[in-house]
This record gives sequence, C-alpha cells and structure tokens, in this order.
Amino acid sequence: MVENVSVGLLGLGTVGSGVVRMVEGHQEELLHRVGCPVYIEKVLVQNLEKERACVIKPELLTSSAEDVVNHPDIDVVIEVIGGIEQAREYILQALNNKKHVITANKDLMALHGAELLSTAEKNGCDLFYEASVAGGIPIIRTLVDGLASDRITKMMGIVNGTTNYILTKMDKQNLTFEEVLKEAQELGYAESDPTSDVEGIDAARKMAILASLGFSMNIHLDDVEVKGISNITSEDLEYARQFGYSMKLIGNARKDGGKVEVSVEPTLLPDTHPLASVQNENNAVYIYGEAVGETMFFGPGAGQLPTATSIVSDLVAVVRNMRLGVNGKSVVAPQFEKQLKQAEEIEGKYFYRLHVKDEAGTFSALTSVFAENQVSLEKLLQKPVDEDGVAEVVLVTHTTTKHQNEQIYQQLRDTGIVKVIKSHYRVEGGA
Ligand SMILES: NC(=O)C1=CN([C@@H]2O[C@H](COP(=O)(O)OP(=O)(O)OC[C@H]3O[C@@H](n4cnc5c(N)ncnc54)[C@H](OP(=O)(O)O)[C@@H]3O)[C@@H](O)[C@H]2O)C=CC1
Ligand SMILES: N[C@@H](CC=O)C(=O)O
Repeated sequence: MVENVSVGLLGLGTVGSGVVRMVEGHQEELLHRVGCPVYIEKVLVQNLEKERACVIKPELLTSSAEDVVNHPDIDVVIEVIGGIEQAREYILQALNNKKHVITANKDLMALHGAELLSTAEKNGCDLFYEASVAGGIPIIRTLVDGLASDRITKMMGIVNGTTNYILTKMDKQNLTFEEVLKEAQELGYAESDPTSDVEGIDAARKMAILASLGFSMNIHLDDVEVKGISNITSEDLEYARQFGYSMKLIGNARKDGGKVEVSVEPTLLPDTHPLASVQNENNAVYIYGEAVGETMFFGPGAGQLPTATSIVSDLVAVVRNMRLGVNGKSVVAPQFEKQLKQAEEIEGKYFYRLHVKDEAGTFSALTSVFAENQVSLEKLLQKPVDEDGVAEVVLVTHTTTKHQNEQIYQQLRDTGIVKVIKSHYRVEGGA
C-alpha cells in the first residue's frame, strides 16, 4: 500500500518554483485526489545561494544530481532543468533506479522520446510529459486519451508563447522585435537561449511530439520544416492587417491518404480563423478528427504556474497509477510507418512583398511569372516607395502547391524586374 509519495525535483527556475508552490499550496486537493500525502524531498540546483521565486527550506537544496536520482526514498523525479544531454542522463538514471519521471522538456522528448519511453516501460515506470507542449493546456492527454477513438487528420497550433507574445505586441503596440523579446524573457516565457523560440525550433519540437501522437507515427524533429519570426517587420504586419489577416507562428500537421506534412512557419490567418484571435503568450491547438470534427484547445502556453499545473497533474496521474499498481503500462507503439508528403503534394496560398522597378511593363512581366506557373492571384496592391523608381507590390496567390511556389520564388529572384523579395509567407485559407 502506498502511504506517501516522495518527489525529487531537478531544477528550481521558473517552472521548478511553480511546482514547489503548487505541491506546497495544494496539499489538501492533492491528498483528496490521490489519497495519500505527496511531498518534496530534494531539489537539484546549480547555485545554492541564489534567491528563489518560491519558499523552500535550504536543507532540501542540493547541487548533486545523485542526491535526487539515486535517493532511496524518492518515488518520482520531476525534470525541469532543460537542455538535452544532462537531462537525458539524469532521466535514464532515475528510470533505471525504478523512479517514475515527469518532464517539461520538449527538446529532449522530440529527440529522444522513443528511447526514454521504452526505458520507462522496461522498468515498469511512468514517463509523463504533458507540460512539454503548450504549457498549461492538457493537449497530450487530449490526444492520448480524449481523442483516442478518432482518426486525426489535421492539427494547427500556436504552440510557442514567446513568439505569439512578440507578434501580438509588435502588432498592437507598435513595439520593436527586440523590445518585446526582452519583455518575454523577463516574464519567464522564453527559453534560456531564446533563439529556439524566435527561430521556430521550440515550436517544431512541440509539433513533432503532437504529430507523433496524433498520427501515431514516429515524426522526428528533422521531418518538420521550420521558419522563424526574426525577419518579420512592422510593414509585414501592417500589410497583413490591410488584407484582413493576422500574422502568427503556426505549427501545421496534416495527414492525407497516409502521407503527412509537418511545418512551423509564420502564417497569415484570415481574421475569421479560430487561431487568429489568440493573443499574447496564450497557445491554442486546433484539431480536426474524422469523427469528432473541429475541436480547439486554448490556454497559457508558458509561465510558472500554468506549466506547473500540467506537471502536477502528471504527478497526480503517476500517484494514482502507483496506488493501482499499473505504472509503466501506458506506452503505445506507433501504428503507422512514416510517409512524408513531397513538395508537389503540399498545398497552400502565399503572400509576397516585392520591391520592383516602377516602370512600364513591370506589372505585366510580374503577373506573367505567376500565370506561366498556372497560379492566379487573389489579392494585389501596388504603391510607389521612393524617388529612385522603386515600387512596392504586395500580393496573395490562390491555392497552389509548395513546389510551384518554389519555382515562382526562384523565377522572381531571377527576373530583372524584382529588386528585392522583402517577404514571403504562407497564407491559410480556412480552418
Ligand atoms: N518557462 C516556461 O514557461 C516553460 C518551460 N518549459 C520547459 O521547462 C524546463 C525548465 O524551464 P525553466 O524553468 O523556464 O528554466 P530556468 O532556466 O528558469 O530553470 C532551470 C533550473 O534548472 C537548474 N539547472 C539547469 N541546469 C542544471 C544542471 N546542469 N545541474 C543542476 N541544475 C541545473 C537551474 O539552477 P539555478 O537556478 O541554480 O541556476 C534552474 O533552477 C525547460 O525544459 C523548458 O523548456 C516548458 C514549458 C514552459
Ligand atoms: N519558451 C516556451 C516555453 C514553453 O514551452 C514558449 O515560449 O512557449
């Protein structure tokens, strides 16, 4: 009979402090929900002297991982140090010592999830990672349990809080990219190296996790096409607004006839799209299932307590399994072999902002590049930008294939009429 549960925490930064606050502050609820006391036994940090964002007894802190992963009384290890190699090593050690593991580490799960899950299963341990995607939104449990009966064909997500916060503030408050990134870092949304946020890598890791679960295939990080937001300018956002779109960093995973595409890229969403109204650090995941139809899950995608909510809910699940004696039995192997779509099979509309020569014939030469590729234009705008004979052309194509669009991009670059392709983004038609 499990009479109490002892937890070891690896990391006491933004998320770790939230876990301590929730485990300490929700004792009554936890006792009621799992039927026995749950307490924190040891906490690994790098710097024992640092001021913490939670109240913690100094004797619980250690700078030696062995005190957590090899501790004889610890039943559950929560990994929130981040990074890959060190975290992988500690988690493997904990699992091989028959400790259940909870992690918020999408970098690690996207790269080594299969290895860690099979080690957990081999040791009869749970390995849960709800907080690794979309912070406080219970999206992993939704795919694994809530929609387990359905066939999912499409998932679109705003799964990075930092970039959504940056795009919202740049658009609504006219702030610069650098100003807002600094704010997002101060608020604890950004990764320790924010490059992975702004270049779309963090979102790509999350989409690899979601697509693997949703499509029951082993989707690797390398299978995800990635483009970040660091080149987006206030002019792009202004034109998007004029055309009735909102710019978002969108994770896109689709399955047609057994083949899948997974990407993360800045995307123009019609203002009527359900994801267009998701603001600030909030995340949302739109899921289409053949039987259920459209569903959407919304909430805070980053931050101390939202992320800790998912972790402590995983803890509740682990303790319930411990009391039932069923840990390590929830891993389901992928059902399908991975098949990725080719560029000819991926469809989309595209936005271009071009600087062209402002002279007779330019316009027809430009539109003929699209016409020769059998792509028609849905929206078009032209205005002079300077006295040196340069005009700005902004356009949106009708639906075409990624392959045709790549050809158009190449031809535009090669023609003498386009001076610079200022920007180029995907446009979403409808949900
Ligand atoms: N921040 C967020 O909103 C979210 C974060 N995540 C994920 O959660 C994890 C933690 O993120 P976050 O809390 O923001 O990170 P922080 O950088 O705020 O905290 C990291 C903590 O881990 C400790 N630490 C780091 N490396 C080591 C090491 N090698 N040995 C011992 N201790 C170490 C640090 O110690 P010290 O304090 O002494 O320096 C710090 O306490 C990451 O995987 C992140 O991707 C997931 C969802 C949301
Ligand atoms: N840096 C991440 C934190 C949560 O995963 C984000 O901004 O979403």
